Amino acid sequence: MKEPEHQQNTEEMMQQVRLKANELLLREEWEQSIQTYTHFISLCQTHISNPKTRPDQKLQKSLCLAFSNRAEARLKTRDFDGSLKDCDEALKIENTHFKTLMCKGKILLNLDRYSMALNCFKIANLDHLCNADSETLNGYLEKCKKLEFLSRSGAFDFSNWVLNGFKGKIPELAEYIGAVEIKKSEISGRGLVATKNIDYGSLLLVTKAIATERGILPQSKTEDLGENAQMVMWKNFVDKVVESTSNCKRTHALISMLSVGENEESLEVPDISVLRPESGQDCSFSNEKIDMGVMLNILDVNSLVEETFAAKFSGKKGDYHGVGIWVLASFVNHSCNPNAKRFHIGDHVIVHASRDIKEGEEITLGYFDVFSPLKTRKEMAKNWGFDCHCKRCKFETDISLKHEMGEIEMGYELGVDVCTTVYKLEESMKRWMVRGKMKGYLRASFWKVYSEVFVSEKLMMKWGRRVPPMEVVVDSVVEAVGGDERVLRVVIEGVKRIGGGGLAEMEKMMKLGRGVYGKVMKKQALRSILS
Ligand SMILES: C[S@@+](CC[C@H](N)C(=O)[O-])C[C@H]1O[C@@H](n2cnc3c(N)ncnc32)[C@H](O)[C@@H]1O
Repeated sequence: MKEPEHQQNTEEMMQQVRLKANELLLREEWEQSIQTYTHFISLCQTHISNPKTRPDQKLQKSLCLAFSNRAEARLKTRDFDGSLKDCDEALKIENTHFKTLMCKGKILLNLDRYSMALNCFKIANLDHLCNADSETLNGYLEKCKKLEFLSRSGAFDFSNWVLNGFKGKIPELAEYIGAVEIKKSEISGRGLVATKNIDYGSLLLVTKAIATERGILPQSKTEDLGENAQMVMWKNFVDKVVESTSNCKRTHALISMLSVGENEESLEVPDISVLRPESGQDCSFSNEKIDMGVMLNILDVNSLVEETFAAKFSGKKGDYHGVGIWVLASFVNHSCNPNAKRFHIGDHVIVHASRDIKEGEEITLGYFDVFSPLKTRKEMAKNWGFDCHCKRCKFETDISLKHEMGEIEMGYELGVDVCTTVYKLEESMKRWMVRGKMKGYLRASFWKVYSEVFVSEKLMMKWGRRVPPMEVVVDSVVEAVGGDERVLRVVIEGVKRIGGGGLAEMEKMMKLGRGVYGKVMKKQALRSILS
């Protein structure tokens, strides 16, 4: 039977729209192709719902493919929510549609929902058509399995990458949440708290950034240029966060939870489960837009400057800078005697215990250099927008009222002989009867002068008897504020000075190394770095 003319015209028009959308997709004109597919989908749906038209299998297939292609285009624009919805529409029409399953799997991987992604790729694997793409599919299947395992176990191992001198592909990372929960903090607002005893070096969390921005920032002579570049970088970063937030309800909800730095005591304490990588599909999210002023405050308070893993070992940072926002890490408060350290690999931040942590203890990071005197730390905290309420600051604030302390600080600032500063501080601590961790706090504050003494053969010959042994100072500092690359370097230098270390020294360095870099590599890799 011949079709009526107007129906023929509609079909031709639909055909044209479909071809146009496909062409735009091939040309990678994502926004345009999304619009054209939207037009085609609406025409299809009108046509299908018309009771006068016959059921058309071919049109159903075209509709499925249109949803699938629009999902692909939306994925490219990082509109994950929209893309997922399109995949589900396509799968309603054909539940084993290979292309759609691949697309959905990729989105879920991007959203760190490893087992759900694995499920998609498994169903795709059942499809006979997949043979053509079996290599890619197998790659995804393996990746999902690996990430799902890492996310569950936290068994990350960077040994090969480290032994390779950080060359080649960076290790694959999954999001991971260790034995921690979000609770009201004694320091300020909410904080992250250990749910069991945790050994130094153990992994606490691995979180992917909502957004990052990286660039080369010229320094020194060209200060204006540097500042300009910094501003451009910040603007790009803000744009990226805004884009991610408007494209994904979950991201929007997570960002909205973060502190603006004021009235933290009244902030809601979220359950950590909403941040778990596999969760977050059905959180009740508000659609309320984040005010730009609020967003800028959130970014001000919570963004972190990247400290890359490789740079930590080599000590080289160069002009390369990165800034980003990592939601779970944003719940960690600062302390000048932190018990955790962070470093970055790719878009992930990795936080590990730098000291033994007791169940119920708050996890803290040093937002800035905690190996500096109280006055400098106060200034740095001020730049962050808060007065530090940590135990160490409270203790050092009391001590700073003492007259001798004022003299020691002044000598330090004026750069008087480093040995005199160390000697005076040690003698004063004896008089003030400073004990235990408190000694470590003060020694860490003046670490710069201690380290100068310990690495100098000449100074050690002259002053060695009048200053405490390096091991004693290092142990007290590490116990009080945790280790640091600089402490590790001084220990290595010190061991070299006395003509190389025995087994006990090596063990000690390894222990220190575990606190500084975490248990993410086998002994052999850590030893190669330390030696
Ligand atoms: C990244 S947030 C940390 C989590 C925050 N407490 C919350 O409830 O979301 C940083 C903000 O926490 C507060 N904060 C962190 N460490 C602090 C400290 N040692 N003393 C006082 N306030 C601190 C400051 O308001 C800071 O701007």
